[in-house]
Amino acid sequence: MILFPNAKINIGLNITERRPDGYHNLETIFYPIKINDALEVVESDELTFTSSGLDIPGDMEDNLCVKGYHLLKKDFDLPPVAIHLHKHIPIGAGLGGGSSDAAFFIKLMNQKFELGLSIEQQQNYARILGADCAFFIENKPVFAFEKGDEFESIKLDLSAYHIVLVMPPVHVSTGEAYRGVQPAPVKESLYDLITEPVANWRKHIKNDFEANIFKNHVTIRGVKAALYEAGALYAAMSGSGASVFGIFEQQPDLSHLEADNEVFYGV
Ligand SMILES: C[C@](O)(CO)[C@H](O)COP(=O)(O)OP(=O)(O)OC[C@H]1O[C@@H](n2ccc(N)nc2=O)[C@H](O)[C@@H]1O
Ligand SMILES: Nc1ncnc2c1ncn2[C@@H]1O[C@H](COP(=O)(O)OP(=O)(O)OP(=O)(O)O)[C@@H](O)[C@H]1O
Repeated sequence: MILFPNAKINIGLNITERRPDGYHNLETIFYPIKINDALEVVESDELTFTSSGLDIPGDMEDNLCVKGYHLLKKDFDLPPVAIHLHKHIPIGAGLGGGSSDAAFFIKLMNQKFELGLSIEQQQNYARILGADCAFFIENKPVFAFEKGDEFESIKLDLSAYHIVLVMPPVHVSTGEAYRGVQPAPVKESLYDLITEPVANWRKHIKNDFEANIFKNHVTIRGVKAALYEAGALYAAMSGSGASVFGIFEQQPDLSHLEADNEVFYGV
């Protein structure tokens, strides 16, 4: 069986509070985008993990799909499987690629071995693997809160726009990004702000990681500025970076960015 885990972008990200467990409470909008990995699972004599495409840091046991297998194996009598992941979603990009692979692995195993897990049960397994993972179980635009793993569904359809994703040659660690932010309560919730027209978002919707990350990585700030210069209605870093997305009315000409960055049009 093969599934195609997709990436997400964060439209706005407010870090509101440091939690006693070391994590942070936040609010964000998760929006699925069309950049995909390919995840294949077949029955096998032993548990194996292979990958192609982009190099994934760490060894087999570090991979979130393998962690997902061990997690499910605790509760279900699963046979060994061979997992193959073709990696296309940029890594360390704030696109949730690893989290998506983990969530799609749970969905795939649930279907393939008829585990009978409800959406909520799958989300509970996903939450154990990472804060971003649970979103990818339903994979629909949501307002997310707490650690980013509790959701309120929203109506948000950007299909009439042209979304471009730019990946600069910079890696940002999620832990580093969180350490650079001073949490603060929000004045106006993203849940309300997101209902405004896209052209108004620039005035009100921000990503709290940007200030500190832009200080340390001017390249990322430059990409955001370039997207606005090219006519973006809204542009922002996704999650903890380093990728930056722009929402345009029409496909822009970003050929001047293509030499130094990877540019994905129409995601
Ligand atoms: C930046 C975001 O992508 C926004 O969607 C997520 O908050 C990150 O989610 P993720 O990569 O799935 O995060 P995890 O793998 O669970 O955590 C990585 C590290 O990020 C920090 N972390 C993550 C989520 C959160 N709500 N508060 C945190 O402080 C913690 O230091 C944690 O050790
Ligand atoms: N299937 C996977 N694909 C990519 N990275 C993985 C995977 N499994 C585990 N990892 C580990 O997770 C780290 C970050 O992965 P990921 O691509 O999800 O980061 P990200 O884009 O910054 O995501 P997020 O938005 O969740 O912060 C990698 O450095 C890698 O060691």
